[in-house]
Amino acid sequence: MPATSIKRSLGVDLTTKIHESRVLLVGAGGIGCELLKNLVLTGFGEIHIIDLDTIDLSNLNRQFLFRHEHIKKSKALVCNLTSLFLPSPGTFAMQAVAKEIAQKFRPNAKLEAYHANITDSRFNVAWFSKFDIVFNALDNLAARRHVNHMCLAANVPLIESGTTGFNGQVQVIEKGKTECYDCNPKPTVTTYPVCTIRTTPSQPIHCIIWGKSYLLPELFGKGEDDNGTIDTSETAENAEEIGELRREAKELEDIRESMDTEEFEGKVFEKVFKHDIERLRGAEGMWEERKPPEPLDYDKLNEESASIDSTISKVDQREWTLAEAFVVFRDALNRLRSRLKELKASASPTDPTPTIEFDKDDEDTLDFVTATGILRGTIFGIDSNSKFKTKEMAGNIIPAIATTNAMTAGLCVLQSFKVLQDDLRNAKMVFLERSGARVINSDSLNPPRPDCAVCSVISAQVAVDLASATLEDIVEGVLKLKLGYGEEFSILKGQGVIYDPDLEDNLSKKLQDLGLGNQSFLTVVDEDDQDQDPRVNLELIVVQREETAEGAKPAQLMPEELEIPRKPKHGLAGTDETQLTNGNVSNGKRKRDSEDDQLKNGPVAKKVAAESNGNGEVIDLDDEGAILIDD
Ligand SMILES: Nc1ncnc2c1ncn2[C@@H]1O[C@H](COP(=O)(O)OP(=O)(O)OP(=O)(O)O)[C@@H](O)[C@H]1O
Ligand SMILES: [Zn+2]
Repeated sequence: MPATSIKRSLGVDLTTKIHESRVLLVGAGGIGCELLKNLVLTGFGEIHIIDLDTIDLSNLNRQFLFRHEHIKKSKALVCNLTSLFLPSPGTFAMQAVAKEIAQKFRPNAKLEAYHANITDSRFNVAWFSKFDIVFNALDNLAARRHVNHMCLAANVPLIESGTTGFNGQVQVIEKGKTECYDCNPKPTVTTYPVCTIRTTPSQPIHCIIWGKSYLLPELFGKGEDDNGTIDTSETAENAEEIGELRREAKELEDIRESMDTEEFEGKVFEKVFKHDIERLRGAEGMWEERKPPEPLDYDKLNEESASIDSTISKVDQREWTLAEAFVVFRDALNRLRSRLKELKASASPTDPTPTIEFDKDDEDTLDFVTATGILRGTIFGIDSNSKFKTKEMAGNIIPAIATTNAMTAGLCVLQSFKVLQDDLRNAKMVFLERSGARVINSDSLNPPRPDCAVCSVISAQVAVDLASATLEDIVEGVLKLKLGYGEEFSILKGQGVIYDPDLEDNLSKKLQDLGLGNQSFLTVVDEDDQDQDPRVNLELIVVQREETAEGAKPAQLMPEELEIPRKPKHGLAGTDETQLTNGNVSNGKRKRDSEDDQLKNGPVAKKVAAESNGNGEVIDLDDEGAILIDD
């Protein structure tokens, strides 16, 4: 839309605010590319974009700012203006867009790109507070949580978004005014009982998980199940079997020691596809109702596969034969072995031991998992899958839909208008779905949950010299003396406890030696409920203090006077429900089941189903108009 049309649609005030605002876009993937285009086209003055990843072939179908020649280049850096304004010849639509952007907006748009992880300590609270709005276009919980936390600490509005297939969601988050990302619990990942994966698989996914979460980490990672997919909790029934499995894993550890020898590959094969299977086959009472597993024969397969070339691994649409899988297994094992050797050779002694983890876009690990899936499937008489299908299953891939991303990105920008106008009463939680009567549905924003451990906290800063101040200076000088804490409280750094009444070892340690840097967070959890309710959590941001000629000064609290409220006894009591709602909060709309709520790009807190709401709300474009998109 030309700049004049935007001004006419949005009004001079909002257009000016947009031009003057500085925004941060976290993630330059499916939603991120769309969002960047929207932000530039809408005329946002300064856009910072960050992404840790490089471009993969599989990104090109929807991440339209990237071309084939960009593969392996930084997403964030390719997202700079050059790629926006110089589309490859022949792509008419892109040329039109680029020309439009170049002519109308380029003089005003300032873009800054970072090829980095948003959790990096240099992106601290002070850095976040430079932005007027942060947009999340991420694909994982940890990064989302981190940005949520930083935006709350820096008091910067966050527009959180995510998609899974045809479903999408946009959530506006403002400290103290709306629910934060963590106000609602997030669904956990699917886990499989260890015995199903290791002993009695019955479905193709069990064989894939075995390769991905057991064998690969045992050989090249940090040990069994780096990612917590296999539930190894011990019960009376499985105790004996778990003991046996531990012994088997230990044997594998010994074989791992011989990784640099020629025998490695044969030893691994014989152990996991023959000896372990023979042991299992001999287990009493196990195979009365099931077909017993059939061990594989290395020499026989070696003979049968003599004429097969390892390039068979490139065939990804059909399932490999057993002999083909055997060839790919050996080849992938050797590729991974050489890679790990190189990683180890180039690592410095202080680096953590190098490992290789499964990544659906990493051919070596994908080949390994596909081949092991077929070998193990054959042993247990379970159907196997092509490499393409294995990638989908092992990578938990729900196909990304470009139009869902595009619509979600558009909705993010519409919500940002409400934020810029300070009009949270009309901002919405927005949902995209295909199954209901309407594609787009919305819900009013809720106030923060008073019991949320992330946003219902009180924040303060403490200025200290990190090199000389100790934890005791904070505990005694600040928390007990200044803030009146009793004996019963603990201090957390991230998820780890560094102080509680029974953990006093750290008191004499310098803050710096406890891993605290400028702008690190500490959370103080009051556990003293003797006389009255405990205080809400206190989030202390530790700030490096400039030293004066007189030397080290005591820790200084900012603000100096701080009243820490008590935790509310009952759920929502005491919240100002009218703060955000437009009188329409509980109009009988059905909330979505939590299992439906897990979007790949962001678990959903709740969702309104349009069919239950005949006069259902639609997305407000402005105070007068509305759009309604029928399925
Ligand atoms: N901690 C982080 N810091 C910076 N960028 C991140 C971080 N975590 C994830 N990202 C980026 O967020 C983007 C999310 O985009 P998207 O969901 O489309 O994933 P993708 O990896 O591009 O695609 P797919 O997973 O479907 O192959 C990715 O480009 C990813 O690199
Ligand atoms: Zn919260």
